[in-house]
Amino acid sequence: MSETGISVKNLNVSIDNREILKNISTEIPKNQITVIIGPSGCGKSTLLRSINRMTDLVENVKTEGEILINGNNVLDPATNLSDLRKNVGMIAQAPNPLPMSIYDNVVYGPKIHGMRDPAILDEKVELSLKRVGLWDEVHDRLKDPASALSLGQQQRLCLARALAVGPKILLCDETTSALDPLSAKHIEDELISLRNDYTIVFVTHILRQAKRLADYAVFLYLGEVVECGPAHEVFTSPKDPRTKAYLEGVFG
Ligand SMILES: Nc1ncnc2c1ncn2[C@@H]1O[C@H](COP(=O)(O)OP(=O)(O)OP(=O)(O)O)[C@@H](O)[C@H]1O
Repeated sequence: MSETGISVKNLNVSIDNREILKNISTEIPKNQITVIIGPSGCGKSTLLRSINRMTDLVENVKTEGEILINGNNVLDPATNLSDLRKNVGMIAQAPNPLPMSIYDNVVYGPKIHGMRDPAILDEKVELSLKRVGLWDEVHDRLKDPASALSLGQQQRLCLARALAVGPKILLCDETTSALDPLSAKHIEDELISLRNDYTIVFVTHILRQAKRLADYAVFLYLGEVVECGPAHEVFTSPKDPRTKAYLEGVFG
């Protein structure tokens, strides 16, 4: 049994008094890729966004339960959100580079966290861009606006921006869905190359993608965890008839 990266215990989330997540409990393994799958509206993004407390931004949201990272409950009101989001990076659905240069996008987070030494910042930029396979493509135009990059490159830049602050966990919310197939594959390959060093949680409704990426799978249906386990077990011999039906495309 692998080490736990994120432990979700009895998580309930409601918005406007409507139950969105119902008593979710699951152990997300450390330094593996966990995919969260399930039909549209089942609560995948809400679960993901609870992990870095982005759900706090939703009006009339009520959250109960625990999400433990390194033994600390991130849902504790005393949690320092800046520290939490330093440790838990997020890559959104569509690339969202900041309106500044490629270089400044990568150093944005480290600067916020007090890093000022130009030599160290230069090193961060090089390492982060190399980590996402973008260095060779952009090293001679780091001062160009990030908006000049292709969408796929912008998304890799966003991944580099997230990595630059040194997170241990990466949350990916349908991170390739706005990209062409080749750029999507690029991001998938980068995530696979990062999986030994980061706990990655990836929301997708594309089953083929889930199968390509997942070490561990969580199937959500109507706000509940119906089944979770090692990906090969969930995908090849699901225990619950609802998982089986979803995998067979009966509903989606
Ligand atoms: N800010 C919000 N205000 C009101 N309802 C919300 C909000 N965010 C999510 N919901 C509701 O919570 C439920 C779960 O939404 P969520 O986005 O988590 O599902 P999902 O499984 O990620 O869906 P999809 O695959 O379509 O992105 C939906 O019924 C949605 O309408």
